[in-house]
Amino acid sequence: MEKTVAVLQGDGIGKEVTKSAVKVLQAVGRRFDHSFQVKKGMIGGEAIDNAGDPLPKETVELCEKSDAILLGAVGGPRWDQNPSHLRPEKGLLAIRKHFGLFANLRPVKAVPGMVDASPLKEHLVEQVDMMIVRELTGGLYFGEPKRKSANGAVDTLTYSRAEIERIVEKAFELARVRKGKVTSVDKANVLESSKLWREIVEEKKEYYPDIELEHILVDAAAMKMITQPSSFDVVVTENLFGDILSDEASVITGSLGMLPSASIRSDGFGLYEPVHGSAPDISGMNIANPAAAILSVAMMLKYSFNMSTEAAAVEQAVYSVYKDGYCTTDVQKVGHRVLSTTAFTDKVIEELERELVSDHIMSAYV
Ligand SMILES: NC(=O)C1=CN([C@@H]2O[C@H](COP(=O)(O)OP(=O)(O)OC[C@H]3O[C@@H](n4cnc5c(N)ncnc54)[C@H](O)[C@@H]3O)[C@@H](O)[C@H]2O)C=CC1
Ligand SMILES: CC(C)CC(=O)C(=O)O
Ligand SMILES: [Mg+2]
Repeated sequence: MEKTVAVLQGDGIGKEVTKSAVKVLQAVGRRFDHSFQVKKGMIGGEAIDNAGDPLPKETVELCEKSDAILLGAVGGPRWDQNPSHLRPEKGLLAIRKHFGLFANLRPVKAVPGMVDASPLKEHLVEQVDMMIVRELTGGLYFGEPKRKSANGAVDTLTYSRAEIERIVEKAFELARVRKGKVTSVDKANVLESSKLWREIVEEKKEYYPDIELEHILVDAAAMKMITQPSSFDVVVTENLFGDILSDEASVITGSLGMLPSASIRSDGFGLYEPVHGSAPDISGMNIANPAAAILSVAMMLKYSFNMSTEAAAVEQAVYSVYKDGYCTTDVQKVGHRVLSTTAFTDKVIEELERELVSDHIMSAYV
């Protein structure tokens, strides 16, 4: 099969981990006889420096002509004092909005043999398999008015009924092919938008009598995610809460560098990126963990290209490298050998090339 992938590396470690992800994508092409055309575009700080715009129109056109988008991360201290419209993060928000990528899927799974890499106790971590479904194109990051002056500042949290309905439906549908439970996270004791959110979740529940539903306030959810992480299956929530809770959930696996994500819309088109940012503190050192970016390729194969076997093979290859006793510096695993970004990537590719595709390959990120 032939597919075109727009690759937007962005800034900081975004460049390093995206190179790894592309190498793995090409290895999948060789292994399974697909042709992946990779076309590079600019976003974020790099695009501000070279084109004066965090999301140049050439990048949008490139993505429109592609079958999927692979993104690294944007941002860094160099642009932190820029006005809002010239911040790298603006490019990321704009591309999500432009393509209508309302559903951000962030799987959090205990990696076999790696549960002791988590700062949490092993018995809390070993059964964890949750999917955070974060609404991505509404809420506080986009609401108007939004402004700051010397005397004050305002951000607006707004959601339409339709925006809530489609993300909640997505969560129930995912629960049906997973463990059959939805946890809806809100702040319905205080926020009007959360009251509407909860009402809509209850309405949608009528169509999914087979799914167990729980509502939980976001502050309590933050606590329960650490004390009982394996009690969650699908967690659906609005944009800001989902952003924060998913970084928190990364400690369950052991590192933010292990969490991939898919940002999709109803027709299957999607943008795939690690959950983490551009990590200026380790940028340029060849020590970033490329697993999140590589596993984002697995999600692309599954969700945009319908290549579940290939997706599972990538996931399995990453797990095998961990099982063989290797990791990167962010993962605190006693007895494991610490590899650089490029060496870890090479190990994943070696695994992928020798892996036998058989029934034991688990289904990736359902
Ligand atoms: N999707 C995106 O492009 C995102 C961009 N950002 C931007 O990134 C910049 C840095 O933000 P931070 O708050 O520091 O968040 P961050 O996610 O970049 O880093 C947080 C911490 O995790 C570590 N880390 C992150 N990814 C890692 C990996 N793959 N391997 C090893 N360690 C890793 C970093 O070294 C740092 O100590 C900011 O400009 C921010 O706006 C932040 C989050 C998401
Ligand atoms: C950089 C922000 C705009 C987004 C973010 O932190 C995220 O999507 O995880
Ligand atoms: Mg974030």
